[in-house]
Amino acid sequence: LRIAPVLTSAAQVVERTLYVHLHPGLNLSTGGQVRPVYIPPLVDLCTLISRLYSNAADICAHLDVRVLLSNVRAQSVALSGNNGPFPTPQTLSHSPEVVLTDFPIQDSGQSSLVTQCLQKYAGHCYVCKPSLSSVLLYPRLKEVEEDDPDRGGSGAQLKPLETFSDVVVGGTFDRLHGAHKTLLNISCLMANRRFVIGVCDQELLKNKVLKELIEPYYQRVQKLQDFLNDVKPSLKYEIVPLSDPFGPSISDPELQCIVVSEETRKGGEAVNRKRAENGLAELVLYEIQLLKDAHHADIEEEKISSSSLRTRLLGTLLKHPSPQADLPLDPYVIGLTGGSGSGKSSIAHRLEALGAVRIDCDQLGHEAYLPGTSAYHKVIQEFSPDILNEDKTINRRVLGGKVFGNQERLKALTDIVWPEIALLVKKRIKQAKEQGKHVCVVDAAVLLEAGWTYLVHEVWVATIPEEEDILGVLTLSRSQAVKRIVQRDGVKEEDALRRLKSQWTNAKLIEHANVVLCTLWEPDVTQRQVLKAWSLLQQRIQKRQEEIKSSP
Ligand SMILES: CC(=O)SCCNC(=O)CCNC(=O)[C@H](O)C(C)(C)COP(=O)(O)OP(=O)(O)OC[C@H]1O[C@@H](n2cnc3c(N)ncnc32)[C@H](O)[C@@H]1OP(=O)(O)O
Repeated sequence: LRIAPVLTSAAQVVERTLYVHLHPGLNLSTGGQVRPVYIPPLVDLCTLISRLYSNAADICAHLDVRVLLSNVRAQSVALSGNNGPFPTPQTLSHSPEVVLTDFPIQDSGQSSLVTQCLQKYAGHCYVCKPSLSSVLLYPRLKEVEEDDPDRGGSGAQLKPLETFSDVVVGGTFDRLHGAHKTLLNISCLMANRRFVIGVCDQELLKNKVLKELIEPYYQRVQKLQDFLNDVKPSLKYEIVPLSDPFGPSISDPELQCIVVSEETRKGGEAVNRKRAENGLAELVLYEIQLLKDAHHADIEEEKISSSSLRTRLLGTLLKHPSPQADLPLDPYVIGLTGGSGSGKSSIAHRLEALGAVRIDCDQLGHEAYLPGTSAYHKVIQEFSPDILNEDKTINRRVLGGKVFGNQERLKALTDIVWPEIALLVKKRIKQAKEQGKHVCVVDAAVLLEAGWTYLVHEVWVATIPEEEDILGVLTLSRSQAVKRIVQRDGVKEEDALRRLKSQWTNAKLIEHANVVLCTLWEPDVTQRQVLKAWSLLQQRIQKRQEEIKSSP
């Protein structure tokens, strides 16, 4: 009952990081000095941590919430080491600027005494900004407390939590979210000396949804380090890359406990079987509950998951476009690209239905070859007249057979036609402007390969997952893109593959993308992504125009 209102009020004050320090029974109304004390790890704390993060995901998803555990210490550790309270204040990665409390006051006259006391207390625990201010979040707490069944110790579980010297967990830890933080925080609570975190890399990422949007390994590790150093700096952290599902968990004799979720419990059991084979003691399996995601969409998982977070990125601006000084802002030009069969053209049609002018570069390419054009003569000279139909037009299928799969020949062709197509694109954009249109979508299969970013304000990439074989060689044999090309263009599977191999991989395209869309699911899911992308685009265009108007 207390968590939701406290987080709601906190979210009105905090912009970025909300650190949570737990001190049950702290009395701030004594007027005297209140000092931090160590509290023991209890089972109840695990529940509290998990509820905090799950409520935070609903109430203040924009905040980076971190439960701090420096003041939680098992009796055995306290006895063997420093038992005194907080020798020096802890330096956090972001020094607190304001300290908030859910301590209830009896009457308004008490508030200045309580805030003073709170500031002193915060200063004992953490290095805070000199201008630290304090806020009483929920002064009328008393009424709620009376209704709270967990209040007064009757329902509280004061069961001590079993702790271990060395604890291990594994995961991808992409876009660190509440469920990861719960897992990490509870593991920190249970570990007294060392905490080993295996982070999935390379091979283990291959089958993940939207794997190209997974943050790079170094970035995921950096975020983990940053979080863990705040949470419990006294622990020794070892973050290791996982290239198989087990990592050090099956070979490290000092490990005692593995923290798993309902989903990874089986993996934990497999770890123990391998340890037994290796003559090592079994690990204690501690299972945490997965947090439910109240906002999950129909294609997303019910639990809070990184795949859902990645799905939500589709259609949003992932990277700010670099300013194009030579390109007039009106019409605003989107370069839409993506591998053959990625659904790029269907997206272009959807954008056209929303009001954009669609410029189909495959089509312009065909126009560029019409008899009498300069490209027509150059192409015949380069590829010999065998590429001509009886009516003297260029047989594109024959030409395609000569260039796809042969980089050198393809380059010879594109050196001739790309400049011609680019001229036609510019002409279409000019026509769009004359017609009073404000957005153009340049649908170009190899926009990035051609270096056409100078023609557009933003690059949008359409994707469909690629499949890789065990050796990591791009075979795409069973991929959806191949199926689509074979069905649509009536070409053989090997020709479709050759065509795809002439193009950049999804990962390389996404590196350059401002916006990514994925056509893996049902058409209405693609449509929702397009609507989202379109509406965010309108906001960006409007903002840019206002900025220009207001600039001197
Ligand atoms: C910068 C751009 O993106 S311009 C648009 C692409 N066009 C070019 O690069 C010009 C060179 N290509 C061509 O002239 C033609 O593709 C030809 C003659 C080789 C084959 O013509 P056609 O058989 O009629 O095929 P078509 O032009 O419809 O293209 C078929 C597929 O080949 C792919 N493709 C076209 N050009 C290239 C290229 N240069 N490199 C790799 N793939 C290419 C496209 O992805 C297209 O598939 P998609 O519609 O699913 O995206």
